[in-house]
Parts: sequence; structure tokens; C-alpha cells
Amino acid sequence: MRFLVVGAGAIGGGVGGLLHAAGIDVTLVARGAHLAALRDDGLRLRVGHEAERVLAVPVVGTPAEAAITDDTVVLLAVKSQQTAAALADLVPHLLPATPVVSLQNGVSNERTLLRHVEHVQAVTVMMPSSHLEPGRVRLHSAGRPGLLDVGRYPTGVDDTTRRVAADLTAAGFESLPRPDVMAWKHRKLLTNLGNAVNAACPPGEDADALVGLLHAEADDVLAAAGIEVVSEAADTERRGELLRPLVDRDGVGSSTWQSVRRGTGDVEVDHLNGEIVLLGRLHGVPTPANELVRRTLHDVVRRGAPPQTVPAAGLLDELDAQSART
Ligand SMILES: NC(=O)C1=CN([C@@H]2O[C@H](COP(=O)(O)OP(=O)(O)OC[C@H]3O[C@@H](n4cnc5c(N)ncnc54)[C@H](OP(=O)(O)O)[C@@H]3O)[C@@H](O)[C@H]2O)C=CC1
Ligand SMILES: CC(C)(CO)C(=O)C(=O)O
Repeated sequence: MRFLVVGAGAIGGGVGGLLHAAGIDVTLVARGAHLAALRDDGLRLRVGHEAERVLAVPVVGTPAEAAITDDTVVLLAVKSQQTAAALADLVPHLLPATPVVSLQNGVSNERTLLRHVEHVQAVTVMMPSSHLEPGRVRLHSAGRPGLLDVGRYPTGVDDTTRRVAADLTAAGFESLPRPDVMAWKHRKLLTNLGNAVNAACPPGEDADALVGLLHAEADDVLAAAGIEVVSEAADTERRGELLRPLVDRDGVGSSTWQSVRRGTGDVEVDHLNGEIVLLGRLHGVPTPANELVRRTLHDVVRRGAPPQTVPAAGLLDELDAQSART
């Protein structure tokens, strides 16, 4: 099995780097200043408390430059809002049976992938990591670097699932084949509803209260939609001590915070809070808090504002005012 990693940032760089370090055949696809830094200086990867290492992982600028053969498996690790554009570059070069594995948050990517490729695998990505400068990736867990359970989409486990999980395990990750991987990804979606609050608002009690509202709406929406979600207890048990304690994150926030901080010009919120808004509209459940957070974050990006500058108290007041009007 050889891996082509499309999107070599925090997740793609971290997973690709550790697979490469384990002697597994990996090629990264990157772009811009990150591509230049990877080509010129290698991938500078810091895992937990270890010293930074420099890994000479092969890198190309487009999927067209990569050799895709019968044993290639694509790991897709771009942000969800970048999936469609990445697929447009990728799909013409794939073989009909090439598996594409979504190493992404949210639950929308797998369905998008299945429109274009026959073989899709989904991964629950629990891997706190960061990519704030070209060429550099940091994995913040002091335990296992990440928990990456895999399943065939929409459901099931096959030989590819087992082989991907085995290679991820050989690279040091915790990874189990899971037929119900999407139920785990829906649980992870609940965690990621806080990404936008972490990106937009200063941390504190008001931000916690706002995240509580996001979760309450999501619980109602997912129940109304009849979507299977693994329990919080199962999720906590699976995480166990694997990802704890986190290395001091030096003020580094969620993956959405990192997009705002790097000024990438777009964020994943439509696929996280926006997924709850969409399901709410489909199933007749109001989701004012998720919609307000979604709009607020887009506004932050449009204004080019720094992260964590929108007081959560103001958003809570606005929600109160909205509810008084209805
Ligand atoms: N970071 C984290 O802690 C975690 C992230 N996740 C999820 O993992 C997924 C990936 O996130 P993350 O790694 O943080 O994101 P990053 O922004 O760090 O990495 C994505 C990389 O893909 C590049 N890219 C985008 N489109 C293309 C393309 N068409 N061709 C080549 N490269 C491309 C981006 O380049 P550019 O910068 O130029 O856009 C960037 O380097 C997301 O769904 C995220 O929610 C899940 C768990 C934890
Ligand atoms: C849970 C968390 C915050 C871990 O880094 C994450 O998934 C993200 O940043 O997107």
C-alpha cells in the first residue's frame, strides 16, 4: 500500500510524516510557500514533547505529478470547504478502484467523495495538531499522536479498512476498523461545534455557555433527524488516556482558529455548525445559535479580524433579543 496525501497541513503533514518515518511509501501533495518549504527543507515535524525532526518526505505540487498505481490509497486532508476543488484536481488521475480516505472533520466530505469515486473510507480524526508556518507541523498530544479509527463509507469494514488501520498503527497512531465510523464522526462533529467559538471569541464562561447552546441545538437536530451518534460515554472511554495530557499548546487553538490566524480567507464552519443548521432546516428544528456563530465567523474572516476578538457575551445577548422577538 502506498499513500498519496492530498493536503499536507496539520493532519496530512502529521499523518504523512509519521507514515514516512515508519518506512511506509508516502507522497505529499502541497502548494504555495508550504510546497516550496517542504521541497527545499523537508517536513519539520514536532511530535508531543520530542525535539523537532526533519523528514525528507517526497512531495509534489499536483496529483498529476504523482504516480498513481493499483496499490495507491489517497488520504484527503484538506479543510472541508476545500474538498470540491481538491477533488477536481485529483479525480482525473485516479484509477477506477483507487480508495480515497477522508481524514477530515464534519460529516459532509464522504458523501461529496462518493459522487466522484466509488471507494470511500472515513476516519474519525482525533489529533490535536497545528500548521502555522510553511514546512512546519506540530502534533500536540503527549500520548499517542492521534486516534484515527477507520470505516468504509457509508458503512462496513473491508480489506482496505483493515490495511489502512494497520499502517496507521505501525506509524504510532491508535486506529481500529469500525463499521459504524459515521456514528463516531457525528459525535466528533458535536466537539467541533466549538471550533468557531474558539476562533471568534475570547475564552471564558460566556464562550462556554455559547458552546453549551450549540450542543443542545445539535442534540435536538440529530435526534429529530434519526441520525446514529455514539454516546458521550463511549467516546470518552475510547479517548481514554490516549490523547492526554495535551502538550502545552502555546496558545494554539482549534483548526478553525488556525485558518483565521493564518488568514487563509475561508473557514470550515459551513460544514460544522452549518451542518447542524442544514439538518435543522430539513427537519424543522430551530438552530439560532449555530446560525449566529456561522454568520459571525464568516464576518470575522470577511473583515480580516484577528481570532478571539468577538465577545461571546454580545452573541448571547443577540440570541436573547432574537428569542424575545419571536
Ligand atoms: N488541526 C487539527 O487539530 C485537527 C484538524 N482536523 C480536521 O482535519 C482536516 C484538515 O485540517 P488541518 O490539517 O487542520 O488543515 P490545514 O489547513 O492545516 O491543512 C490543509 C492543507 O491542505 C492544503 N490544501 C488545500 N487545498 C489543496 C489542494 N487543492 N491541493 C493541495 N493542497 C491543498 C492547504 O493549503 P492552504 O494553506 O494553501 O489552503 C493546507 O496546507 C479538517 O477537516 C480539520 O477539521 C481534525 C482534527 C484535528
Ligand atoms: C478537537 C480539536 C479541537 C482537536 O484539535 C479539533 O478537532 C480541531 O481543532 O478541529
